[in-house]
Amino acid sequence: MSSFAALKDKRRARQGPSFASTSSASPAAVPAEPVVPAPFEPIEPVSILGASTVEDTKLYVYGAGMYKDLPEYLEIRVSQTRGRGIYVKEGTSVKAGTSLMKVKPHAYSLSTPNLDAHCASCLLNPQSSLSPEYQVTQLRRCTGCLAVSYCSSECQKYDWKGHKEECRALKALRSHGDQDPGMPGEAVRALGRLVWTRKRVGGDTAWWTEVEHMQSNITLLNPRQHEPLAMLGLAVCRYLGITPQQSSPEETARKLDELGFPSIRNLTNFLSRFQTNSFSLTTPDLTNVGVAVSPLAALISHSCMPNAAVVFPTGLGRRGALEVIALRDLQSGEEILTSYLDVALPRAERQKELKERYLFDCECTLCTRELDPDWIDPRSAVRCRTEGCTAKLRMPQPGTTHILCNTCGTGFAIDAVSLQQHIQLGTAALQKADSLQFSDPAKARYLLVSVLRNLTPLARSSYPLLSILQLLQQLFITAFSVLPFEDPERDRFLQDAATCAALVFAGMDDVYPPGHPTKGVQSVTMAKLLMAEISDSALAPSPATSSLPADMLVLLPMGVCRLRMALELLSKASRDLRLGFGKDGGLVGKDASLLAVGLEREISMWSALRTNRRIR
Ligand SMILES: C[S@@+](CC[C@H](N)C(=O)[O-])C[C@H]1O[C@@H](n2cnc3c(N)ncnc32)[C@H](O)[C@@H]1O
Repeated sequence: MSSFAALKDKRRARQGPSFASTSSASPAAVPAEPVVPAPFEPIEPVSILGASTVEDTKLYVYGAGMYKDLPEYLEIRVSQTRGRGIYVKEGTSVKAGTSLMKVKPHAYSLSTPNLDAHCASCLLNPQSSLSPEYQVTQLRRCTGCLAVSYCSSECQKYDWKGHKEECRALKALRSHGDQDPGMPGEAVRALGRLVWTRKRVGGDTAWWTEVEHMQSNITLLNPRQHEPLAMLGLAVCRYLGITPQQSSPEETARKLDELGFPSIRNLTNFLSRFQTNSFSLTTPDLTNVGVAVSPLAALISHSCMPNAAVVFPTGLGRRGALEVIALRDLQSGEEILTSYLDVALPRAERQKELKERYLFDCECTLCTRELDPDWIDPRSAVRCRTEGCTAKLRMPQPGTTHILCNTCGTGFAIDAVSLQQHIQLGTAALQKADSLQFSDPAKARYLLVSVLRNLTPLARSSYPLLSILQLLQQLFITAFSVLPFEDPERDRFLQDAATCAALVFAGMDDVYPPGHPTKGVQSVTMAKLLMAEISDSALAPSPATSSLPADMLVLLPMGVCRLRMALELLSKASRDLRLGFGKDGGLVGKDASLLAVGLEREISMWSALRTNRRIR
């Protein structure tokens, strides 16, 4: 049986870095050959105010050599409301699961806690949830900077051009001794890579022009938002070896100019472009590990009901690329839309995040629909308490004491005021547990379990319940994975992890669009939990054996029925992942197919054994 051990340290990989050298890797020494893209024509300015109605768009004209990864069936158009976006050309259509573009990001960086857990080039990590076939076995730290790690000399060589200057800068920071300012954050390191690559390839290349043409929202920032940008600017300058405090203004200006920034305003615009256009960097199993920049993929507009997703199905570097996958069939002339945030968040949270970071008010179909008084948003709903009734009911307004289920006709008492208070407490506990999950997972678990009891009236898809269950699932996985098989606590944590997985699985269906890769990954996680070895004497979850509230307990089958359920989930996941990650479903999809083959064999063996026993 495939063990679940592979999943156990998925989160540990995000713990704080240790700078003790674990590496015996020899420093890569591949000289950097500048890559100069083909020359391009000057960009024709496009007036986006020219469009007469919201839906009107006009073709965006850009220089030769730019956006060379844009397939010929897509085009860049400009709309009055959203600026540039990517559209399916008139007369063409696209099938669900198509990889709409495959791009090598201009730059990407692992977040600091991930630096010694993931390969800085391909992103894979030895403790991922993937089967050994799709895993790397070890990481070795770069002996130059002692900061980034690689899974192989191939990955180290592949990354050398991008890492060379970074290696020097990180080494220089370490040599500050007591004055060591600490590891710069992922944004600073990614910005550093962009600046050094510009220096190498030249500022008059299509590569850099694409960066310069990313949208800057600087003029829309309020004074409060300028401060973090200034702090980021200072951190970037220090990282690039520019110390305005210790140099004359002329010296600082000269150094900035050498790096391609003729003025401070020019540098600030560059930082604002980065903030508006950077992506979350995720592993093939969707763990968030850092930040990436791709000016082409960044042209895609946002929708909370996306028709496409940005993923890294097989990792990066020599192993893969950033891909944009069509989640459903796309019609001729349709705009490609990805989501800039987690669509499981309720409208108010999404609107707030989009306004703060991207400075626009979202008017997508979901945001508009949620204003319809007749529509019940599964992200903010309570559930009918009648057994067997799966109806979701509108979140009661303050003052409500009684609600009626329109589906089964049952009415029940509810205290709307205290429910709202518990939602607030739950949200606060979620934030706290999120920050504690690596340093004190037991406390994080305790915090979440203690708020869960008061959130049972909520629908499983509701915020913050779904997010709490997702985090708890991970915390239970970590808890059971480190315990020996004989430890009775292990079964308890495993059962609780499987219960959370089942609840998350059900809740996700209502909030993520069909084909969304998150759902496929959750199916595989749940299947792996069902496949994890559990002792014959394991007790079914009950209030006495589980830390979850009684009415959240799910009776999952044991023995061969449990394996059959896992097989069903894997088959479903394989189909879903081919949509969400394209082609063969990325590494998680391949893993699911591989696990399904092994499991089928195991189930046949079980069945054969039982038949034999009956014959005798
Ligand atoms: C990553 S950029 C997308 C590309 C951008 N439209 C351009 O022309 O470069 C994000 C910016 O695009 C605009 N945008 C994206 N999606 C939008 C939407 N659904 N509604 C309004 N503006 C949107 C906002 O100005 C946002 O700050």
